[in-house]
Amino acid sequence: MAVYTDVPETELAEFLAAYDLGQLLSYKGIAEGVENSNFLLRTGGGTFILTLYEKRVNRDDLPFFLGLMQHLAEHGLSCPLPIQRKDGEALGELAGRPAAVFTFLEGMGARRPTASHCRAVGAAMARLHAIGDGFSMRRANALSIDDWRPLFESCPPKVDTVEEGLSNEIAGELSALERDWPRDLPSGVIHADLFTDNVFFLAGDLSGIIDFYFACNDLLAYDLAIGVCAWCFEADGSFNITKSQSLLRGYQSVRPLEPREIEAFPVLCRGASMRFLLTRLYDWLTVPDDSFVTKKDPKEYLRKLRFHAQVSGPAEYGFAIEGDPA
Ligand SMILES: Nc1ncnc2c1ncn2[C@@H]1O[C@H](COP(=O)(O)OP(=O)(O)OP(=O)(O)O)[C@@H](O)[C@H]1O
Ligand SMILES: N[C@@H](CCO)C(=O)O
Repeated sequence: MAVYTDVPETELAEFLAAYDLGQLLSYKGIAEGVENSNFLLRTGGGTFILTLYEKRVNRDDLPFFLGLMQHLAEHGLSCPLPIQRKDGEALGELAGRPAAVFTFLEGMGARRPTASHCRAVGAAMARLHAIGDGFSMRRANALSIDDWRPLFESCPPKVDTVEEGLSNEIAGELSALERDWPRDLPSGVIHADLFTDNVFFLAGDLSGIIDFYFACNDLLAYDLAIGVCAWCFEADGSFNITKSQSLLRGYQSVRPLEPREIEAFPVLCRGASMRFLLTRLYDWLTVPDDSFVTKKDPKEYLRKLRFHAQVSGPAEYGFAIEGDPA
């Protein structure tokens, strides 16, 4: 449930007076999401999303996130556009929280992602990377490879309660990643959390991308590795190479990868799995059970990490070999 902050109607009406959105008609909390409080808002001007930023989002990062969504939307990527107030600002304050209003995107997450969804996601990610190239603000990835070991070390000393031997396994994997990480690949603005709940489809077509609150500057192919981890495994934990091939082809139909990015892909996937294993593990061990935050299973990403650690090379992800039609 992601409504952490109660918003009294009178306060909301006052907040909306700074916008050109007409009169408040109705609003209700949205259950999905973890980080922030979201409301579906109806006014005389239409339907919008109201977001109140909770403490897991750093206030100093908000100009980057809002500026990026504005840049991407204005350059043709379907994503929430922050609505400007009459004074030109997009960020306000409501119920003691930073708050913003966004255009509403039609569609919903794919319940059962198919290869065709994956192809569309790959192409949209490459468009995001291409358009992001013209965005002037920068944000370092707060969950980059350099942050994984400190995050691991900040976990309470009960990691092995999740699975025996997990602590040693993670420590060993971190050493391998720190040794092998390709630091000089093409970089730029990445979404960094393009999971199935953050991509909307309408009548089978990709209708929009949401949730830019992990967006940052990092390796472009690392974003693609996150996408493969999120979209190309089945519920039983098996890797679906057809979906992976589709996602990679979709991406490369817009931005062909360099050979060195393809070469590094297995290690990027190991890193992507480690990133989500660690954030989930940290939450698993620290967030109280009665908290509103829905804890996600760290072991799902442990299994993905093990898969990526044993692949023999990029071909196992379905990268086209020469002569293979795309
Ligand atoms: N612009 C939008 N148009 C339509 N629905 C939206 C929009 N923005 C958010 N939503 C709805 O609100 C939900 C939560 O949004 P979002 O994922 O951004 O929240 P969050 O708290 O940052 O979540 P997360 O925990 O995934 O980071 C989405 O699943 C979607 O249902
Ligand atoms: N996508 C993340 C949650 C944060 O958005 C995960 O599945 O662990």
